[in-house]
Amino acid sequence: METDREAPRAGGADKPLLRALAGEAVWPPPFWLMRQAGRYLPEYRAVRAQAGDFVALCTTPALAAEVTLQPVRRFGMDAAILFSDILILPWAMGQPLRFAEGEGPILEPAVRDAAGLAALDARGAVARTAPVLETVRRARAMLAQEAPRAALIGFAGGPFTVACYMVEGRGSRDFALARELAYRDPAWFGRLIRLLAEATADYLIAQAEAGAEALMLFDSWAGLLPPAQFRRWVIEPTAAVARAVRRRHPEVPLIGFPRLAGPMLAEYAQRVAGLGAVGMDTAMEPRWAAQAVPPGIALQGNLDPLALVAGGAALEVEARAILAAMRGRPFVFNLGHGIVPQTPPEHVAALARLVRAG
Ligand SMILES: Cc1c2[nH]c(c1CCC(=O)O)Cc1[nH]c(c(CCC(=O)O)c1C)Cc1[nH]c(c(CCC(=O)O)c1C)Cc1[nH]c(c(C)c1CCC(=O)O)C2
Repeated sequence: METDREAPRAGGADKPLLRALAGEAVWPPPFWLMRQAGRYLPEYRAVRAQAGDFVALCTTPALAAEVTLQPVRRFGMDAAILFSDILILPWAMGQPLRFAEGEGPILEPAVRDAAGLAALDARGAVARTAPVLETVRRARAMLAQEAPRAALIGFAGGPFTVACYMVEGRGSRDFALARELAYRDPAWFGRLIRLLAEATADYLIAQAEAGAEALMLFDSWAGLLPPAQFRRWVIEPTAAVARAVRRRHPEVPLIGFPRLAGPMLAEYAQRVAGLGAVGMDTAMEPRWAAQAVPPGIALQGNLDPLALVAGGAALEVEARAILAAMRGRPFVFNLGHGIVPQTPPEHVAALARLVRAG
């Protein structure tokens, strides 16, 4: 049954995003956009220039909280997502991180052997994320003042995706080195994944305690794996993270996003106990997901970021098809992957109006 998004509730229970993540078919659906803070916004570029480099922006709470709020102020999303990066966790474990202009992230030295694992400080990692946790506190306080119906989402990378970057040392089309190592030395790869799963759970728990109201796991490269590897390196560690977070904070819903999982999305949604939502990537058929994922778990997604760049009739047709497929079930409108820098901000405003109209 559909429920009206403006229905008044007590306390924080009236936030449309949290109602959808609790299994309610709120309509019109809550919406936010992956990478909603970023280079397509002039006000982001101004703060970014002030910070100097990207890691400095992520670890300066006043600036990171400011850019967290920017898209919500401009477009009225139902959620703000903490401004940080999934690679802040390996950085906090002691692997040096930089973002080279035009090259993307570089984690050097790469972690590929027993000595590389021994050099990581997983226990001290959460303490080193203190500036990010301070960003969570500030962003939550700013939302209470400026956008009281918007919820704050904290996040981390999925252990597999973060391991891919740590092993490869940089971005890659296929993360061949990491995937080969997972076959060649599964005991070693398993140790890295376990270390990450534990640190990720601690980090998400710390974000919940700092004020995050929902938590998302971005497993961007999950879809590179064949089914048995997907079970071992995506579903099992994600289920372990979810168990640990739920044990401490059962009130904070978790959104899982195993990108390009295809039909494995159904098994992921069933076996990662307690998920509030699963993310659909751009390639996912929403009508398939609606019958494959249990009806109490919200779906989130999945407009093509390039339809948002194109705008106009193409954007309308694509967005309306998703809305039609999701009507009557718990749903959070989003993109199928992050906003790209060439997105015209007016197109985001047009999308916001369209989703709000249901
Ligand atoms: C794989 C991954 C990363 N980071 C992230 C993922 C998972 C989602 C996905 O698949 O896109 C997740 C992420 N990255 C960022 C956020 C912040 C919150 C938000 O969604 O608005 C989130 C949730 C900011 C960012 N992370 C990054 C930027 C751009 C940095 C800049 O300002 O120059 C932003 C806004 C940099 C980044 N960070 C990463 C890469 C590969 C890059 C370079 C590519 C790029 O520039 O788009 C790693």
